[in-house]
Amino acid sequence: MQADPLARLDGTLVVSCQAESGLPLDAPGHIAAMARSVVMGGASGVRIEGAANIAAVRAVVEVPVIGLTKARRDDTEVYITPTLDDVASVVEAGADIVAIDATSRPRPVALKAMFSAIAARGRLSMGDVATLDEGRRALDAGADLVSTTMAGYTSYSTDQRGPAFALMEEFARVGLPFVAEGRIWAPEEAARCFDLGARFIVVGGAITRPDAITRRFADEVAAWSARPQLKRNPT
Ligand SMILES: CC(=O)N[C@H](C=O)[C@@H](O)[C@H](O)[C@H](O)COP(=O)(O)O
Repeated sequence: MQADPLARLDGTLVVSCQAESGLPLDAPGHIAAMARSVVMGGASGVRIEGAANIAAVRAVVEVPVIGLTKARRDDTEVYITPTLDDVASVVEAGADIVAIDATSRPRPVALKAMFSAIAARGRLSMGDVATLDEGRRALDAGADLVSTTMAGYTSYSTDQRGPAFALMEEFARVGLPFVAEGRIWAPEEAARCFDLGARFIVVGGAITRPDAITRRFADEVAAWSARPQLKRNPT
């Protein structure tokens, strides 16, 4: 593991380089190329899903790697690094920090056991939460970091548009350190996360999902085209 990854990440930008299964960029070589590109652009760390991708990225960048697995299971809604085997695979692939779902939803392995296993392997842990209470619980259970990652992605935190500023304000009000992650799409939003006290920020889709980035433009173009008063070739 790298010397003190948190000291290298505080006050900086981490970029999540992920591609959903079936997308054209879903291959370790492509993810590694994205990771190299974002480091060239100024990312101080990367967040990577899946052992093969983590290993491929670890081989080509020297910045801290936050690793996770995404494993959908029938017995739980928890899908980010749900089990001890997932922790093992992320650590063995070379991650410096292991991110896990730390929501209060029913889970296959208790939070404390998950964070202890990560610490026993000499890695730092990041608990992805949706609420302040979950953040508190995660820190009590041994998380080194808590992140707003899951805000807007649980049944009790739906319909969030834009970054989870309300949750960040709650963390700030009680003085709990947090990582800002999820739906950060504009540099001004990044600045607001730091104003609210984020240790570091994690940006994903706005940088590394060309399909989603293109869709924003395409939707705007389609809306423009649909306006009857604006003709392309006025006569
Ligand atoms: C909820 C969930 O599963 N989040 C995942 C966590 O690793 C990723 O799909 C997100 O891309 C990541 O959190 C960064 O967020 P955004 O792409 O919105 O900047």
